[in-house]
Amino acid sequence: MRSAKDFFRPLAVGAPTPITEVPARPSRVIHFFDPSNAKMAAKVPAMVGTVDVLLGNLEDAVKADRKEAARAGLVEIAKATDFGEHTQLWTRINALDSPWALDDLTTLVTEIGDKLDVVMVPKVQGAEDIHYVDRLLAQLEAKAGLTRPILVHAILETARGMVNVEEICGASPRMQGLSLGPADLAADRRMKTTRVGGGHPGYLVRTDPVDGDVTGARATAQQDLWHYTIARMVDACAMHGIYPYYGPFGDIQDVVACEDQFRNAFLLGCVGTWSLHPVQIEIAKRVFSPSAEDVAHARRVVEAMGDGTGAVMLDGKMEDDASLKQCLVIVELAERLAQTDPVLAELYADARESGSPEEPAPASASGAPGDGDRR
Ligand SMILES: CC(C)(COP(=O)(O)OP(=O)(O)OC[C@H]1O[C@@H](n2cnc3c(N)ncnc32)[C@H](O)[C@@H]1OP(=O)(O)O)[C@@H](O)C(=O)NCCC(=O)NCCSC(=O)C[C@H](O)C(=O)O
Ligand SMILES: [Mg+2]
Repeated sequence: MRSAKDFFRPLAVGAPTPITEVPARPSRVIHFFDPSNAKMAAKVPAMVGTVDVLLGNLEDAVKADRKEAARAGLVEIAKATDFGEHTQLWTRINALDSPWALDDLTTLVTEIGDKLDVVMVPKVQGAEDIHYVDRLLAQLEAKAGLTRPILVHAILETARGMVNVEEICGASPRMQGLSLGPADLAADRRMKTTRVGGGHPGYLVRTDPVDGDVTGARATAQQDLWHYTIARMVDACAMHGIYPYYGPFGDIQDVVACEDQFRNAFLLGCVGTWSLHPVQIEIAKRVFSPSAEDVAHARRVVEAMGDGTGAVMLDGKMEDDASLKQCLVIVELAERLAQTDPVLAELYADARESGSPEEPAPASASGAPGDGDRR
């Protein structure tokens, strides 16, 4: 067992000191590209600044006989590209039990470790996988003379990984976040789907029969197959101070359902998602940035709540300490995004709520807005 103090000591002599807080950098869209695909690779430099994260994918979707080419391609792209201040470079390495993972980590950290922000590890089963990557990264960082630690992102795509989700999140100070891997997870769970993420028309609830007529027309509503998984992931991440992400939506043409799936994840607490094709980039950015109207409303609540205690009435609704905290999540996210995205900065600066806002009125004696510190 490691002591709490050991947790923040480097795992190799000469490795950078582990971080205590995961940097809150915008990561609404993690854009996947195959570095061995010349057409895709050629588009990467022009995508800098248009996505929060560019991810060189080495795992699934890269053919087995292109693995070395993909690794070499990523090294070449990273060396040749200036990613600027606002676009991070991530990679998804091959699975730890594959013939490529060791060379992926060794090559990438020693060759381009100074440019690499996060390593995404697929098919993570438990804390032991993170401990292995943690130590190896420390050794390689020391060898490469890196001064900042590379962070680790785990993909949840096995039932065992799901069961161990809390220990995975807390396995290392390098843990940056989690993504859902719906296709692999569905297969591992023996779910009866054949899609990469998204819903299924057969997964539904139906209204009760009228007058016992079970054959009569009854409304149905499709349910979200991923609700439990995402909610569980969000809780585990929140508990450990790291970030949850949706993952892939494989029906590239169905931009409407893609947006719905992304929005469900956003509303449940995820901070971003993957884009597999350029058409998904704008969807992800739009969904994972709060709307101007929500920002305007959140600001009104913050303003109305004064010192942050008590209760007030605003537009016929009760606002109190707890609704204030929700509004602060929105306001703080908007402020963070505005720092890196000039379009959002302008949008949020001019943000107004639709309708005619009323003046807040105290709902109780203790709820009068005051001038004290906001909680
Ligand atoms: C899905 C694709 C195979 C589609 O590719 P393509 O048929 O070439 O699409 P288009 O003709 O519409 O492409 C138009 C142009 O855009 C370029 N393009 C396409 N995708 C990308 C991209 N991701 N980044 C940059 N540029 C891209 C094409 O080259 C075309 O260019 P041009 O001809 O010059 O106009 C393809 O999009 C793709 O392979 N995407 C990535 C797929 C991927 O990464 N999959 C792995 C992640 S999902 C997963 O692993 C499952 C998960 O782990 C789980 O378990 O759930
Ligand atoms: Mg997968």
